[in-house]
Amino acid sequence: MKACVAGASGGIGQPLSLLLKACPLIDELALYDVVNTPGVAADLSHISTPAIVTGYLPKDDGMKQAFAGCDIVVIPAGIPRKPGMTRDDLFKINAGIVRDLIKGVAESCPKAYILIISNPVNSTVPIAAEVLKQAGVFDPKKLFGVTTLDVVRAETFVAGITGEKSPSKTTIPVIGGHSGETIVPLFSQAKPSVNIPAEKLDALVNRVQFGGDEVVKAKDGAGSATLSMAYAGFRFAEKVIKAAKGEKGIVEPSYVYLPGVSGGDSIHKTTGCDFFSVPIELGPSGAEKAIDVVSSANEHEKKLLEACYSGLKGNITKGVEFVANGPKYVPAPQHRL
Ligand SMILES: NC(=O)C1=CN([C@@H]2O[C@H](COP(=O)(O)OP(=O)(O)OC[C@H]3O[C@@H](n4cnc5c(N)ncnc54)[C@H](O)[C@@H]3O)[C@@H](O)[C@H]2O)C=CC1
Ligand SMILES: O=C([O-])CC(=O)C(=O)O
Repeated sequence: MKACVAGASGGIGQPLSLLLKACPLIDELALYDVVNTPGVAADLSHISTPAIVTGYLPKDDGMKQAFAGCDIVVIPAGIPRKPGMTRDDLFKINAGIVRDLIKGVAESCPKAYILIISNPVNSTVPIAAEVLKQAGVFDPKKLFGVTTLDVVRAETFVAGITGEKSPSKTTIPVIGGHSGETIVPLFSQAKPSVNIPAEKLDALVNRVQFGGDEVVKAKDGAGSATLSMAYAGFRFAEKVIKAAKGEKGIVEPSYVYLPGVSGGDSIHKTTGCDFFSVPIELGPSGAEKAIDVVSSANEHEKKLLEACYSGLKGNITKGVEFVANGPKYVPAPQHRL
């Protein structure tokens, strides 16, 4: 199992790479970034776990070498928010970064599971899908927008109300997209069920939807969530890897291309959104089944979902148009599959 982190020298990239290095399921860990990867790789390589760590920079075809033969690529490359910015404000810079990294994936490891962390996730995942389509290698079951931090926050904030001592033991579907009102936690479908006093529900939903802003504000210009994101990114990557190795019954929400995943069509019909985060059953082929938790949402959650759909559709269209209006990507002959 070869994993690559693209954006490995950053605030998320470094702790995420540490967690991947500590994971015994990984044999090779390639670190790619435009700066500092030789140092980060040298540092991690002294840890006495099986994974062989290598670091690459853009020079000497570094991206190609980092991605070659990868089974899983995790992408936290790009700029983070500062106070006063929305995730969509990051589009201008991060859209091009993700597009170019995905071109590299299409050429060097088109069969890899691709996990996108770079914001705005609502748009960067559609960008990735369009680039992969142009290259003729799009497998919707293997492209994931990482929304696990929203799930992790929901688990944590609910435990703050219920007093649950092991927050991650409660499964809470958080669906939709990954920004503000497009994030919709479905507390009515928590397992085991949770009792949230009515007067606390709105504040709880709002805290999950705007948890990212809480961190951006507290960091006061020094970036956004990095450590909790590394934890969440690793949690999702580890589940994808375990499912790839044949473990059954693994389910975690992720932002996927609904029409391309089994069970996604009916959710697509209800939501009208091509990309949407729902609980996904993972398996060796990737996203094996999208689980419909939308139609069983309660009335309060349905109102939240209405607000989610319109914002999310705009974000998706923006990503798709970015690739459609950009230079058409023609893969080199040797990479046409
Ligand atoms: N999906 C989610 O839940 C979350 C997403 N994020 C997003 O993750 C991204 C990264 O955040 P941080 O790690 O805090 O930022 P950072 O600025 O600390 O790190 C980003 C890294 O990307 C690298 N980079 C820039 N262009 C690159 C390229 N073309 N190829 C390879 N690497 C490149 C930079 O050199 C830097 O090391 C941001 O867009 C942020 O908004 C952050 C938290 C949660
Ligand atoms: O808020 C941000 O910009 C980073 C992020 O996506 C999160 O923490 O959920």
